[in-house]
Amino acid sequence: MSTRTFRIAVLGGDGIGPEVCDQSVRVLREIESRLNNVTFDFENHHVGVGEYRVSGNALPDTTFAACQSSDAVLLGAMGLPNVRYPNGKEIAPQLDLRERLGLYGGVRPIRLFNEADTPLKGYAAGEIDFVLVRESTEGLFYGRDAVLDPDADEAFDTMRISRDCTLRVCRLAFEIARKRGGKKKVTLIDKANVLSSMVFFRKVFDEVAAEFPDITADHCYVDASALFLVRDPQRFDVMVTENMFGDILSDLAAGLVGGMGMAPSGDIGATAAVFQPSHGSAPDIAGLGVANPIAMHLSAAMMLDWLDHPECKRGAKMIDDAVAKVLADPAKRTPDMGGKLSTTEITDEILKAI
Ligand SMILES: NC(=O)C1=CN([C@@H]2O[C@H](COP(=O)(O)OP(=O)(O)OC[C@H]3O[C@@H](n4cnc5c(N)ncnc54)[C@H](O)[C@@H]3O)[C@@H](O)[C@H]2O)C=CC1
Ligand SMILES: CC(C)CC(=O)C(=O)O
Ligand SMILES: [Mg+2]
Repeated sequence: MSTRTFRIAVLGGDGIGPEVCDQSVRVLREIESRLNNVTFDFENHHVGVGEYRVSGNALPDTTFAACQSSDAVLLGAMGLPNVRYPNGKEIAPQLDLRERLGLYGGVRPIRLFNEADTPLKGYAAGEIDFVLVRESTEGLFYGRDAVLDPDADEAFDTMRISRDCTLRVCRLAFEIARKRGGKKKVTLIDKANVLSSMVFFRKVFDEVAAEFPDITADHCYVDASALFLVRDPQRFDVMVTENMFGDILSDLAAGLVGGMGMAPSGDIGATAAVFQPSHGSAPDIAGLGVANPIAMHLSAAMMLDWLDHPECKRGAKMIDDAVAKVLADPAKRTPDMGGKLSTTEITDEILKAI
């Protein structure tokens, strides 16, 4: 059998991004050594604030071209709160990547590995387990390029909900629910009691729901969803929502299972995908060697699963199982989860578990 080589573009980015990304490359190298007839070709590329400071371009053409031509992209985090474009906005090339590569589906799984890691009472490992799917190319982020008139007395942002983007993100959510085989339920998170854009989102969602008669579909307002996530997370199986609601709720959801260091993500498009933790560059802990790399490792596992090769899928499961094995011991934690292990030390534990 011939060997299949997967080209992975590695974009460490800013703050803790490169720290966690480097550790995931270690994990993927270990996985590679255990797979049959599969190799990974990692290529590092410059991106983010660091690159902006050097070249004036946070997403150079060479980096973008590499993302387009690679089999998948592994990304750490980008942006720093105090480094801004002259228009006052932060440097956020991950949003350009999502829009330019058409990565419409921000898939953010939330899973409790150990009951010790949730602030909620009475949930054992595996009993908090749902996926939030966030539309990632429009919604309330659509107006992000608007120029603010410095003399204006008002400012506006535009929420764009298009039929095409809504159809594809809703279909993705239903397909995920079918594949998970859990409660087989998709909940639309909207604000259709107030916003016409959300009435439209709901109309398109209901059309898609009719295509999936084996999956239960329901709706929940975004404010009530925030309550139910904290009071009764088992109400949810797959949630689908617009960009900003998903951005906010995915951080809240991460808090249910140990924090940002436990929240992986995959930005999925028709022909490309970027895998990165849901967290940002965490400048408050950058350079200290204490960032929790597990969200990054679980994102790397999502990448292997998405590559859709039986050996890569086996590798994805090996990472998930190793993380579960390490987290079964409450002593094995980074400081954000009350432990003492460094970024490298917890990865060493995961490598041993593999
Ligand atoms: N996808 C991306 O690249 C994202 C980039 N950002 C950018 O990152 C910068 C910082 O944003 P923040 O609002 O502070 O969000 P953040 O997610 O970077 O940090 C929020 C809190 O979570 C902690 N945290 C995050 N990841 C962690 C990890 N792996 N291990 C341990 N603790 C972790 C941080 O220390 C901080 O206390 C900003 O410039 C923001 O725009 C924010 C979110 C996503
Ligand atoms: C630049 C941010 C909007 C990114 C973010 O918060 C996210 O991807 O969750
Ligand atoms: Mg976010």
